[in-house]
Amino acid sequence: MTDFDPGAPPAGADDHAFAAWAATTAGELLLRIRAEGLTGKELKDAGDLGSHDLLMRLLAEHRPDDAVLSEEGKDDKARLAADRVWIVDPVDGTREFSEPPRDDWAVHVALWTSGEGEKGELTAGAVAQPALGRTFGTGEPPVVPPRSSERPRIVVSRTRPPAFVAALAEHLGAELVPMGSAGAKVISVTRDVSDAYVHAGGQYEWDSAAPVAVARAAGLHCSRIDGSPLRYNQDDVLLPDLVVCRPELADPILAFIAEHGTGA
Ligand SMILES: Nc1ncnc2c1ncn2[C@@H]1O[C@H](COP(=O)(O)O)[C@@H](OP(=O)(O)O)[C@H]1O
Ligand SMILES: [Mg+2]
Repeated sequence: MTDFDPGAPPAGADDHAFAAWAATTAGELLLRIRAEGLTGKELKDAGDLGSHDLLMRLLAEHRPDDAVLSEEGKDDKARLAADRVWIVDPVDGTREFSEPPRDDWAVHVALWTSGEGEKGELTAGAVAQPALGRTFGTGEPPVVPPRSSERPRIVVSRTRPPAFVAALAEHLGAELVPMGSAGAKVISVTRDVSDAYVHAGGQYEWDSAAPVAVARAAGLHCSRIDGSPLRYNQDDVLLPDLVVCRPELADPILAFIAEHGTGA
């Protein structure tokens, strides 16, 4: 879309504000693309590529010295020696994006920096959910409301829920909530729409980087399913499993997985 004017980030925007602005702006473009009448693969491709191109433009213009890892770009391994790497998913939940009026899709913009922690860490991030008209970021992290459901709600992929999560849910007396997009699922925990997101079987750094940055800033538990830390800007960008949940659910979820594995 050539006539889209992204405007400029807020004056003096720090990395938190820039991430939120970039994700929101890409989301505005995606809403326009979605309104053009394309369907199916054409809509998916137009969204993925349009949002990727815009985010690359915004990063080149406003953060020219930083490296970028995008789902839709070629992986330039120079990022492994960089101090600052933006990890972006131009459309997470591409399938749901192509199924209007579904709102479970997102734009992810995260910043990894080498300076914090021995192996580098996520230091800023934003998840835009354009169809909700909301962007969740590390600048003003979401305040997680008190839990409204006594029965835990575990959010899972609507198209490929891991089989073991059904056994986990039974063990916890939990209900399963199917939803598209890793970002939408993580954010659903911060919104008290769910209480935990448990995933295994495949995913990449861009699927979880920005959501995890936001979830951590909101005080949620975030880890691999074996309880080890989620690490970003790795040589191999496969990051196949994670648990994001209210802190009080971390022990029971991790203990069940440690005992039963993911083959249950
Ligand atoms: N087994 C798997 N292997 C690779 N990627 C997976 C995956 N399961 C989920 N994902 C990715 O995680 C995101 C959320 O998936 P889901 O909606 O099924 O939970 C999607 O990202 P994209 O939409 O950016 O491709 C999807 O491609
Ligand atoms: Mg994704």
